Formats: sequence, C-alpha cells, structure tokens
Amino acid sequence: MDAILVLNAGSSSLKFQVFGISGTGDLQRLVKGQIDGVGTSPRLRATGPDEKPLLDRNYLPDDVSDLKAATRVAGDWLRETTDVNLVAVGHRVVHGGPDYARPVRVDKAVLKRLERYVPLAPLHQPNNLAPIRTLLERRPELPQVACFDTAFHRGQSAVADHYAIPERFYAQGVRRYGFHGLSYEYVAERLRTVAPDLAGGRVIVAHLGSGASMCALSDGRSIESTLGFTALDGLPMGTRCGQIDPGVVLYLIAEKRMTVETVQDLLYRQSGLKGLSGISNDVRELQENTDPRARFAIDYFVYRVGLYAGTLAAALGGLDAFVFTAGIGENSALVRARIAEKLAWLGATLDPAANMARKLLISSKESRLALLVVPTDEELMIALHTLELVKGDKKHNTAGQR
Ligand SMILES: Nc1ncnc2c1ncn2[C@@H]1O[C@H](COP(=O)(O)OP(=O)(O)O)[C@@H](O)[C@H]1O
Ligand SMILES: CC(=O)OP(=O)(O)O
Ligand SMILES: [Mg+2]
Repeated sequence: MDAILVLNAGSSSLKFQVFGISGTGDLQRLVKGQIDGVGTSPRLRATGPDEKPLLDRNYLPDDVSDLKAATRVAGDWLRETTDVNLVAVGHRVVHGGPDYARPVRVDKAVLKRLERYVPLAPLHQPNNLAPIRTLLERRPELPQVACFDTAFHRGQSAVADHYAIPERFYAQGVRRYGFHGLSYEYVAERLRTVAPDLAGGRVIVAHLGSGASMCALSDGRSIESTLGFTALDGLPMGTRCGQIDPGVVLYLIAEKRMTVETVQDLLYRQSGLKGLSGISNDVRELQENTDPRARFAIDYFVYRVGLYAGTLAAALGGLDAFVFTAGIGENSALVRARIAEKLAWLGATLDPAANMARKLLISSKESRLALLVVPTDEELMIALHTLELVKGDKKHNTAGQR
C-alpha cells in the first residue's frame, strides 16, 4: 500500500505516524508511535489501526540519549515491522522564518534556507532537519514536505506580529512568529466537527506540553499567540523560561559575564518547570512530588496560563471557549482544574466528573465559558498537507507531459 511517513520532533519526544493512502485517496492511520523520556527514561510506544497496541519498550538512557538516536530507533523499528510503499515523508519543521507561510517540498536549496533558522529554534530545528538531510542523501527521489509551526500564525495583524523596535529589524525577519501552529490548525478544524457552534467564535487554545503556548482563534484563524521570534516567550515550559524581561539577559551578559552560549543553555534547558522546581521538567513527576518547590512550579505555570488567558481574551474582545490540548492539557486533570479556577472571572465553571473522565466538554451546564479538551494531532495535519502537495506535484507533472 502507498503510504506517507510523518516525523514530529518535539523538545522531549519524537512522534511518528504512518498513513496509508486508500484507493479513493483518503488517509488511513496504520501506525502511531512516540518515543518520550529521551535521555532520561526512553520509552517507545506504538499502536496500529484502531489504536491496537503494537509495542511498549523501555530503553536505557544511554541507548536513546538524544532525538537523533530516537529517530534511528524509530526508523529501525518501522523498517522491521511495516511493509508499505513510502511515497512521501512529511516533517514538522518548527521555524519557517519570513520565507514560508505554507508547507513546501524540500530540496537541497530549501534545506539550506531552513538551516538559517537553527539559531532561532535550537531545541527543534536541528532535529527537524537531520532526517530530511539523511533522506535527501539516501533517497533523493522520495518527496519530502516541510510543514511549519509558524505558518498558521502568518495572517496575524501588524500590531500582533511586530516588536516595538525599529522597522528595519522586522524587514530582516525579527518578528513575532508564534509556534505550535500545526496543532492549532488541527484543533481549529476539529472544532468545526465536534463543536460547530463554538468553532466560529472567540476561542483560546492552550497547547500545554513540554513546549507550551496559547493561541487566540477568531473564527478559526490565529489572531494572537504567546510565543514570538523564538519558542522561548510566553508560558514557562518544561525547561524554557517563558516571558522574561530582556533586561535580565543583558544583565547576565554584561554584568555577570555569562557567555551567549551559557545564557542560551540557561534559558532553553535549565529554566521553566525544571528551573523553578529544581526537580523535574515533567508535570507527572511534579504532581507526585510533595516538595514545596514542585508545588511552586505548578502554581507558577497555572498562574501564567491564567494571565495569558486575560491577554488573549482582550485580543479577542471576549471569550466563548477555552480548549486544552497537548501532553499536559490532555492528560492532567489536576492542572486543567486549577486553570479552570483562574478562568472563573471569564465565566468558567468546571464539571469535575467530566474533567476526570477527560470528556470533550468539561465545563458545567451553567458555565458561561465552554471548557473543552481536544486531543491534538499534528501528524495528521502534516500528512494532509503532504498528501495535498504531492498530489499537486503529480497533477503538474502530468499536465506538463501533455
Ligand atoms: N498523565 C500526565 N499527567 C501530567 N502531565 C503529563 C501526563 N502525560 C504527559 N504529561 C506532560 O506532557 C509533557 C509532554 O507533552 P508533549 O505535548 O508530548 O510534549 P512535546 O511534544 O513538546 O515533546 C510531559 O513532559 C509531561 O509534562
Ligand atoms: C515549538 C515547541 O515548543 O514545540 P514542542 O512543544 O513540541 O517542544
Ligand atoms: Mg510537541
């Protein structure tokens, strides 16, 4: 069967899916897998069609110490177990810079352009580009498509995507891009099916995972988000600081004599939940830990989500729905409940039983603000974009031959 492979390298995990292409051109999920706990407690899990478990295997931290190793392990397993005719590979590429507002077929020239954004997404872009490079060398004939986290936000207004610095920097690409766009695009489309009355309204989607951000959707389009030029701004994340006074960075470099590399490591890898707690970047571990520092890290996270809900509600001029998604948003009933309390002034009342059961709608009947949980599927979004582009290419080729 013809199939599309999708790779999604996040900051703490590698997610992958294989989609078969049916005779009618529809996508069928054949394999869905992920390796998380990379470098700490690596675990590869995969399911088949209808979510049938295929594999659950633990690795030693040294055997899967980084995303590169995770990609190799996943690739080996897929080759052993999956018998398909790969017709394209879709990749999540976190930064598309000012150049790419939609998915693109990758060749050597495109890859070169995308390499320029490595400094703007050091936790992601190298891991996103490495498999593209390898496949371009080994299988140059295999179509590869890059789908960008930044693309969905590119229609934002000028006041939303500018920094208040001289205009020439905007022209040079120093802009508020926003990330997690494939996730927001998926959720916006999914809402049209599962909550059509809300999908056209004013919605905040909170993508709370290892990387975390929030997006204001107006009629399904992104008008504002909490991430900016890089994936450091906004909410505190697993190991990233979130919003910080740029004066802190200047102070660390000028007065504390820290090098740029050390500050980069501090802000990307030693901060966020990990830095605040001194214990872990993982909400599961923080929830189980009775240390007050673990509690403080969660308090801080919840407080910031509440603050940004106010900001994004102001951008939207009111709020009809608040949607939770990604690792923490989908799986932590506790964090959802605590955030719901922060949204009380916006009219939110939680239905605790629905929240524990992770229903689609977790607000009570009386709630003026709808609270929802919509599991994200960045890989499906990537597969759809990839299919569309590859089909388009085929059409153009045939047209060219006529
Ligand atoms: N059952 C759970 N309870 C609380 N938090 C969870 C649970 N499962 C996953 N998480 C959180 O989700 C995070 C991973 O989210 P995910 O969206 O997969 O991140 P990424 O794509 O950035 O790697 C983990 O680091 C952990 O903090
Ligand atoms: C952009 C980003 O932070 O991605 P992730 O949440 O997958 O780490
Ligand atoms: Mg992710």
